[in-house]
Amino acid sequence: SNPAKVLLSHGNASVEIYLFGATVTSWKVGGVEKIFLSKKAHLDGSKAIRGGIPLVFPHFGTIPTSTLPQHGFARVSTWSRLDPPSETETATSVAFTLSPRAVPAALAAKWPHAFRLTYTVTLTTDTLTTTLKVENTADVAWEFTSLLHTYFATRGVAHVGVKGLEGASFVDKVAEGAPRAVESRTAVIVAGEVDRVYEGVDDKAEVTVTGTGHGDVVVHRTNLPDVVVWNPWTDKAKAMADFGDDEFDNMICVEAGSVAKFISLQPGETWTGGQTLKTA
Ligand SMILES: O=P(O)(O)OC[C@H]1O[C@H](O)[C@H](O)[C@@H](O)[C@@H]1O
Repeated sequence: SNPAKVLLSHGNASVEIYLFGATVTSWKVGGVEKIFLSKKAHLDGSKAIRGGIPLVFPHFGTIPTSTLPQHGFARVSTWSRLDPPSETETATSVAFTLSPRAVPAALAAKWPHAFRLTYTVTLTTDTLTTTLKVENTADVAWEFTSLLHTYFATRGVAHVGVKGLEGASFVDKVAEGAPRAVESRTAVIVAGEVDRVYEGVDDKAEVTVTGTGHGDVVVHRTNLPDVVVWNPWTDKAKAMADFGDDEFDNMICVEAGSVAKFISLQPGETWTGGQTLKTA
């Protein structure tokens, strides 16, 4: 067995999680892979894993008040597994933890706050639940944003529709000036570069990824009000060294997060957010 990753299975479902970034890199149900992992992904800890479910913390994208790299350090830190996986009749579960001493020193220095993250991955026969708990272990308040950057596998992204975002307000990061608008379509489709942050989408609204060729997946969110839809399309694909030129056709990112507003945590306080992916 490879100590660098944890494999869980439950019935006919399985999930693979690298300690590097606590990155889920595979979720299979009945032998069907639901998650995209680039053929060019670095799996040796030299770069954030291109694909799977990278964890974004302590901030989404780049922000003026931080010199941390895009999406923060959680996805490029080596996490520790907490206990051995536990299995019940209905689910198999494992948890990982990260605190500042396991963050690369150069990055920890750029965000000098005491914290503890706990990431729990739970597998049932038809669901994958990933939950992040953030604890402020410092004696002063600090703030963060976070997101589960899920890459879904697709066979021809032109067939994909992301449902459940109709009526949601979004920021279009591709359009000049990143204008804000309201989604009018029942399904978001990909026919060019897409990079949109849908903000304040009610937790009760299920987001469904359809037409992937790998079976529909419903995304249930808890405490994650924002949904990012991303496909780099042709030019951005070519510009990414760890992504095949044609792989834009094989993936769509539907990312559940809390990124539109900073979350402030008082000393001793915790915040928990997560998603359940369910085969439809
Ligand atoms: O290349 P990365 O740092 O992994 O970021 C990949 C993408 O993540 C999110 O989806 C952002 O909205 C995109 O703007 C970004 O390009």
